Amino acid sequence: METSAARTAQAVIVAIDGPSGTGKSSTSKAVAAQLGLSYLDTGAQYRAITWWMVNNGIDIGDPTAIAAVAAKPEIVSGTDPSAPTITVDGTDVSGPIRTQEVTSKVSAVSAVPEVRARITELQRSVAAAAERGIVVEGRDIGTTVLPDADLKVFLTASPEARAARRSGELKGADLHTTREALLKRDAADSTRKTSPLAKADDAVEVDTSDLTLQQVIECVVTLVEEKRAAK
Ligand SMILES: Nc1ncnc2c1ncn2[C@@H]1O[C@H](COP(=O)(O)OP(=O)(O)OP(=O)(O)O)[C@@H](O)[C@H]1O
Ligand SMILES: Nc1ccn([C@@H]2O[C@H](COP(=O)(O)O)[C@@H](O)[C@H]2O)c(=O)n1
Repeated sequence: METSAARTAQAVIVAIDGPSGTGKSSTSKAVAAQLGLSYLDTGAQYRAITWWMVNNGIDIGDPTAIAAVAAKPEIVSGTDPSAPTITVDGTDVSGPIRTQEVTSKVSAVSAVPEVRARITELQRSVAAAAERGIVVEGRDIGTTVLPDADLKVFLTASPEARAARRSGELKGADLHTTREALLKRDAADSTRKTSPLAKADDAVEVDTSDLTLQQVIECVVTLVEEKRAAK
């Protein structure tokens, strides 16, 4: 795996993993913007391929059917942290990939090994092209996608804190239902055979339950700057 071609001296690869609602996207975008790095939301890529499967009538309960068409959709991610984009076969899917239907089906699609192989390859090629470095967020970035990342961060938060954040985002959705849905997705993502959600042994764990978003951002920026200084 080549991740260092044409890199500037200050370029860093940052992997940010963790369960749903721990603040990966908000933190990663802000850290990348502050430090002039690219940004990749790998969850959006799994959501995009799930959206394509649903749109094309593929049976989400049939891993063989999903595997057979996993190579078909062309997924392109824009990596500007102030305006990240995602398209499937040229169509902007940034809205449709956030529907409840896609959210409830994405864990089944992302568990299929052929889907993971395809998306992992895409993620590595995006990271390799980021000349100034990149913040990549997901579930298996530190363990599988970019095991040689300069910095690995694993964000956590209590289910209660995560549910409160999400239900605020979803305009007051029921807290209990939101909490159960988060935990169900985490359980599926953590127990799949291929590349499950997991903390890398060398990742720095940050519990965000009692931290503001700004405090988490500052913490990760400091960790990146320490890595840069040590390079
Ligand atoms: N430390 C924090 N304190 C309070 N709210 C936060 C904090 N971090 C993130 N949030 C809010 O929580 C919500 C979820 O954050 P975010 O989307 O960044 O999480 P995520 O880990 O990327 O979730 P997912 O994996 O489900 O995409 C957002 O509304 C965000 O503004
Ligand atoms: N590296 C990753 C990233 C995501 N997934 C799967 O995608 C789902 C959606 O992720 P969000 O971050 O947008 O909530 C997630 O629940 C996983 O099923 C993954 O497998 N690996």
